[in-house]
Amino acid sequence: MVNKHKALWDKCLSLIKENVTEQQYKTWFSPIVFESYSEDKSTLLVQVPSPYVYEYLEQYYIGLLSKVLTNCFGTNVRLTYRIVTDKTNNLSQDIEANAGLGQPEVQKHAETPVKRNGTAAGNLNPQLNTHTTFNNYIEGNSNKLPRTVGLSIAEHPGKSTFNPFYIYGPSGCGKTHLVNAIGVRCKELYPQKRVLYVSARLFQVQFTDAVRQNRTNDFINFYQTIDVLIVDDIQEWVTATKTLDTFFHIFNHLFRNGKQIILASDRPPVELEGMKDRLLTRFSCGLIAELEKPNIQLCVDILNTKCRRDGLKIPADVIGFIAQTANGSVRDLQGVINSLLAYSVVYNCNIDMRLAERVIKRAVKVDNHPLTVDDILEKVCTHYNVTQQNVFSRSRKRDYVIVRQVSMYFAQKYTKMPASRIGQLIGNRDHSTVIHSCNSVEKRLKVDKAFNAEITSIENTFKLKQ
Ligand SMILES: Nc1ncnc2c1ncn2[C@@H]1O[C@H](COP(=O)(O)OP(=O)(O)OP(=O)(O)O)[C@@H](O)[C@H]1O
Repeated sequence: MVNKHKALWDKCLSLIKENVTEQQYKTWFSPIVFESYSEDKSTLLVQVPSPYVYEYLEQYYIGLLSKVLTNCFGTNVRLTYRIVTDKTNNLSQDIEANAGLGQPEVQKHAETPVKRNGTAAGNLNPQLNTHTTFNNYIEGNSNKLPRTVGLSIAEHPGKSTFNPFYIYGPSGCGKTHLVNAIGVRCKELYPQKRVLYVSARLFQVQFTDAVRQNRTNDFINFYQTIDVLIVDDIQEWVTATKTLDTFFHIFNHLFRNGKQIILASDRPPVELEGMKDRLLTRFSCGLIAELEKPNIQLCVDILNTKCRRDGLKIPADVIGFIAQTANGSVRDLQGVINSLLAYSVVYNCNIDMRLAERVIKRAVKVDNHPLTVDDILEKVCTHYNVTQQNVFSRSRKRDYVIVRQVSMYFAQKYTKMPASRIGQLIGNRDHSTVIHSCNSVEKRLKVDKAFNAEITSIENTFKLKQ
């Protein structure tokens, strides 16, 4: 049966091919993937690779699609797009096509923004990825606070002072995973709650669409029925004034009614240039938490977990090397592991340091800028788990002294700055302190094996910067 429907879809494609240019076909129709056809509902489900493709098809090709689908599947055919909203996490959203496909009334965005029957949770697909949960969200120093807060929100949505919960951090550090995990846990604990994850981009597409169809009120009403609203990547709205104004109304309504709002962004609210103050102050009235780049230990833990889960055997030194060089992006870490696997299978070789070095150069963005004292301080502090304030302080605590000395040693080795300048940048010390520090480190390197290994391991983190 699947084959029969797939053949009908292929026929649609060949009809479309005859009606558009080769380039148009390649861009807009080749990426569409046939998913299924339901005889009961006369509904064809196709996957499109992004909200943008969906929007474009709807805007420019709905007439053509309508004609060829009717021709091949019959007059009652309905079309639903499965829109991939997040490739990494395998997230998608099903949206019914616009008018012209035989249905008596336009019923677009069936799952989200417009007409709905009642507000029971059962009617709503939360658009959550059930694979990214708290269980596989590894905890480390860099995410301890957001993770703990996230758990508490999931247990008491809308009830805590963490409303809204605004989480920000660099790309690939786990924001989407965390906000999704909150939604999943919340749904497990409170199945009756209407939880919804939506990317800012999709929200905007839906809104634009609703405006075009004179359905803005439906759109707002729909979002005002949500109990836990999770919006990802809200930095995408900085120039979308109308979307922001609408979100402002939705936000106020939800907030006033004790509903939970969770927002994720790549920057803190103050850096959302172009957003009006009235929104920024609202974003800031709950909890703003930074998700920092994972430190090396967390990267090692994530890699080990991935290896255990996927049954991979990767030597500890290779894991350590990947963790140190992947620039703190978990996505990069996973990419390196996948590339390593592919290489080892294709070339039938073991995964070792040589292979890791080769793969990493291709997989991770190589930074060709020369090392700065700031870079060095950051790496050394991360390695020893102390803050830069500790290093700059006057404290003679042994742990801080070591970090200061090692930083000065590296600064002299890699930056070619005069000792006086290095001293200035590392806690305002004079040049004799720098010279003394470098001598102490060099002396110790000659006699202390463990210290030697430590220095090499920190140097590995600079490798890609040379
Ligand atoms: N602490 C963690 N434990 C396990 N996996 C993690 C952790 N942090 C991130 N990941 C994984 O890393 C990948 C990237 O994470 P995610 O997509 O959540 O990042 P992001 O911060 O939302 O990135 P972007 O801003 O680019 O969208 C995902 O596969 C996620 O599951």
